[in-house]
Amino acid sequence: MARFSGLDKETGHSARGKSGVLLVNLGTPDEPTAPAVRRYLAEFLADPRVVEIPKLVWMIILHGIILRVRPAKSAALYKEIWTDEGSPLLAISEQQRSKLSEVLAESDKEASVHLAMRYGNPSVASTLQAMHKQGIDNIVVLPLYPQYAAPTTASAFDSIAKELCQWRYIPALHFINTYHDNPDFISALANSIEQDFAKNGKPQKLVLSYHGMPERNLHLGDPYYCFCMKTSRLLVEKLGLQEEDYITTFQSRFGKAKWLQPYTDATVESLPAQGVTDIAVICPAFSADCLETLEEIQGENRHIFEGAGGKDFRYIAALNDNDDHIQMMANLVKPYL
Ligand SMILES: C=CC1=C(C)c2cc3[nH]c(cc4nc(cc5[nH]c(cc1n2)c(C)c5CCC(=O)O)C(CCC(=O)O)=C4C)c(C)c3C=C
Ligand SMILES: [Fe+2]
Ligand SMILES: [Fe+2]
Repeated sequence: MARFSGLDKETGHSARGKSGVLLVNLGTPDEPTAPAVRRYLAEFLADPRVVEIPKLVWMIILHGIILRVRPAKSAALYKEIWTDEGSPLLAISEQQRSKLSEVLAESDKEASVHLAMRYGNPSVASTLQAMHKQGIDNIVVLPLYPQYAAPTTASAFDSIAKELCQWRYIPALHFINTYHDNPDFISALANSIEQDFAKNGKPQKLVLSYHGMPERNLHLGDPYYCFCMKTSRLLVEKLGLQEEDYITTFQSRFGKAKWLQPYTDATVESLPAQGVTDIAVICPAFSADCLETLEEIQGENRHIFEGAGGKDFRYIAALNDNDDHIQMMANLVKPYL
């Protein structure tokens, strides 16, 4: 087998010199069906950045148990959130791509904007190849994970490196690894929360729910937990909230190991007994609404809270294609274009 792909032969030496932005998000199944979810989870959960246990043991558990049981259950949940445009995560990511393209076109920077998903479609490899064919040799990668984490951000990097290591001509590459404390990001979150408070009143407690990860990863050196705590601190400072007005929690636990705590579901369940019956929940680790926000928070956790005696549960949407979110993306990438 040839050491390099034939891609470089297809592009003339002079047809380069363009800049492009590559937005990367996690990915989602192609359809809300068990076979499509199985394909997606097989790729996602086989990634050693996501599940860090010895490969042979994990492959036996993954293929012997998880991929037999979980796809049907997850497909049923995906069906609940599926829209005419498909999976919310992909549809919203495409809106973000298109709006960022417009914002950059109106600025003094010329760059096309491309979207890739780490797992599933559109794949990182096919998107990078399309960019290459368009003569782009300066790429700014913006993984849409505000807080760096190895299972997400580093995995996006791995997939880019895996493709580029087959190329002769490596483009200039700028990788934005985190923006958890970026002032534009904090302002966009604060604006969205203030708008909710202005419309619906200030809740008794604001729950800042982040995607979880095994606690072991924190002890092994993953900065994700600390970055989440910093996002929370900067955000509540900006909002002028007091200690008792908010809580940071971690959701989406997978498997039996201890994950980052406190858990979102146990927290919302415990609040009514403490006299807290009116809460708003926001998920600052998600740049786009997806299964984990729309089904797990807006659906499942609302149910848990109400079942425990809670009265008013509001989910504050992800930043999605909000103007200030897209402007934040433009400000992050512009210095490299
Ligand atoms: C198995 C371990 C997992 C780790 C570690 C993990 C980290 C992590 N994930 C996100 C963002 C998203 N995760 C999403 C779904 C999802 N996540 C896991 C597992 C881990 N995530 C699973 C098994 C699933 C699939 C859904 C299911 O079957 O329950 C999504 C949503 C995808 C969608 O299609 O809508 C996002 C986004 C972050 C930020 C993160 C960081 C620590
Ligand atoms: Fe996840
Ligand atoms: Fe979940």
